[in-house]
Amino acid sequence: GHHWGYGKEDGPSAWHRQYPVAKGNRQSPIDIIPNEARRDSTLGPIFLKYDQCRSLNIANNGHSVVVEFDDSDDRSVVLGGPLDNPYRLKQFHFHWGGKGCEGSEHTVAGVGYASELHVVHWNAVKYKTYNDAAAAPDGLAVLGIFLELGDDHRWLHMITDALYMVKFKGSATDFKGFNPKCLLPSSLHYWTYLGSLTTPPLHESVTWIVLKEPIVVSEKQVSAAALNIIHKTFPTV
Ligand SMILES: NS(=O)(=O)c1ccc(C(=O)NCc2cccc(F)c2F)cc1
Ligand SMILES: [Zn+2]
Repeated sequence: GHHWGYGKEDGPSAWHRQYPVAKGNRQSPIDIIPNEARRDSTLGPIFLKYDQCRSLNIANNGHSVVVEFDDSDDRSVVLGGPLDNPYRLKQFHFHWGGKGCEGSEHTVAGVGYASELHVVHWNAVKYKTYNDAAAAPDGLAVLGIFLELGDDHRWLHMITDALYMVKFKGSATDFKGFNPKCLLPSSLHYWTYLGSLTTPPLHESVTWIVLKEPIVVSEKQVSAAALNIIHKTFPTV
């Protein structure tokens, strides 16, 4: 149909037809090559102020599972690093692979990960609404966290257990009291670059902050999630 997806006809290689910015000069994701990354001594550490965060719901938008937050004030923000001011926490979501295939969007020296978590924040200092910020060059800051396979992640089950409640595209359910701090690795060392949304409308509005240290999740946790999402919302590819 006219909507975008990940199939042969409506997937990333076709997005440029409806979203010409796909051929822009700051499109994400990219392959991060650590040996070519420049150390910028003017960049300090990032700070994540999530203690007062208020998660609202978990939803299946047909492309991913999203956990949304109350962003009506500056209760939860990311600041520091490359950012000139605090960016307000809006939502987080995952990019799962299909059965057994790597789902991460960014790669590191050509190597993909099982999945990738994106924590999305917007510049409420400069822009009145998320919509405005999402279309502005300094509007969004997205924290990218790689998921690699190993032991069970002790908190990810809270997400994967809720997936059966949002099996179908367009479904949502209450999801209160979840703090994304529990999904962070021990180190906040990062790569950063100016890029874009990785899905349509592909706006070139994202300051990417990709953490170097992945979190560890089990095959069971990823495959349950991926299977659920792929099986229930994507047309058979
Ligand atoms: N994968 S990612 O982290 O790069 C990413 C983050 C957010 C969005 C998003 O908000 N889309 C819907 C949306 C809603 C309002 C205004 C928008 F421009 C818009 F894209 C898309 C991709
Ligand atoms: Zn994403």
